[in-house]
Amino acid sequence: MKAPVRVAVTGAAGQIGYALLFRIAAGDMLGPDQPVILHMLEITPALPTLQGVVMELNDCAFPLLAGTVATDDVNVAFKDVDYALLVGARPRGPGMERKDLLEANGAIFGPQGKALNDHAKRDVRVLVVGNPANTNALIAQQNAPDLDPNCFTAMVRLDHNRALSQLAEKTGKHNTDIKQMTIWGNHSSTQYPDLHHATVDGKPALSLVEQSWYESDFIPTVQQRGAAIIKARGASSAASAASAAIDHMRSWALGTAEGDWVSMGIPSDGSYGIAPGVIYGYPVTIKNGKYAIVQGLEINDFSRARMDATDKELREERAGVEHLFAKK
Ligand SMILES: NC(=O)c1ccc[n+]([C@@H]2O[C@H](COP(=O)([O-])OP(=O)(O)OC[C@H]3O[C@@H](n4cnc5c(N)ncnc54)[C@H](O)[C@@H]3O)[C@@H](O)[C@H]2O)c1
Ligand SMILES: O=C(O)C[C@H](O)C(=O)O
Repeated sequence: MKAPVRVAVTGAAGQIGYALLFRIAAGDMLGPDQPVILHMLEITPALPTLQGVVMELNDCAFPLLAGTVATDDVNVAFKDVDYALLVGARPRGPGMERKDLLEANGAIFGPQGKALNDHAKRDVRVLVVGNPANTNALIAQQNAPDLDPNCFTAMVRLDHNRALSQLAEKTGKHNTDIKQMTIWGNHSSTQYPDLHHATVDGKPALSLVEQSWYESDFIPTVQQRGAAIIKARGASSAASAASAAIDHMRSWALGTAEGDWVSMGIPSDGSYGIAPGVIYGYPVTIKNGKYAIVQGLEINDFSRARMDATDKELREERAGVEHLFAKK
């Protein structure tokens, strides 16, 4: 058996937290031979609820759960952590503009970035789930000057999985028959789910579906899926979001399959003409815990316009939060 690793989850008493913690403790994220110590962060009023979650975690008697830490102190929560899943965020309230949401979340992700900087393992892998995820990840990264900027990622894996599911249903195949799906850009309605490189059973996806379905059905359905879930459930996606977070971290820790890739929101290095620095959804392969952008994909005019639109939104979001970055 390996030595335990420390996994922090913020917003641990929330909806996603409840769907996430038990699967991490069961070994779904890091494998059946990797014990974990769960570090759970909540705001003070939610600590009693979090205690209930800890009681349930203990009652599962998970063989891989090697300890728990439940706290409202961010410095305790991130002490020596190997993985951090930043889920807790301020939800958008009535009448709140996107700008207000970014500002409110700056107050959360700035201090959390600093606490990771001061207390986490130097090779900590950070996944931001709380919305607006890409720009929250940027705020955290920009408050952690001593950590490698590439430690900070944002979740577009739920969008990736939604795209797999839509294409599988349309082609009558299973999602495991689909390879090389790509989500470019922001986890928002400007994201670009790209089928130009995807294959189904080894055949080009776009040779199997009508262009009109791709443009007018597939792309908007994937872009708007979060809103559709909120409408149907009266609450935002939780189990599927938790599952995607598990997938993101498992791929990062254990690698991608030969001949396939996954989508991750990562700091742009300027690849594909995207503004350097923004946290942008890219197709990546992962080996030995390091992700690399898939290079050399052909980008036609249709894709270019969509990739640039979501880049523009991310640059605008960045401009709105730059005052929250630590002084260099
Ligand atoms: N990236 C994605 O694909 C994706 C998908 C679904 C949901 N989300 C986002 O994930 C976030 C969480 O969703 P949820 O359904 O679990 O919400 P929720 O409201 O059920 O839970 C959020 C929890 O975070 C806690 N919290 C708030 N501020 C905190 C702080 N500073 N430190 C620690 N904990 C804090 C709250 O007390 C609450 O328990 C939301 O922002 C949601 O929009 C993202
Ligand atoms: O869309 C939302 O606001 C919730 C979440 O980000 C989702 O994609 O389900």
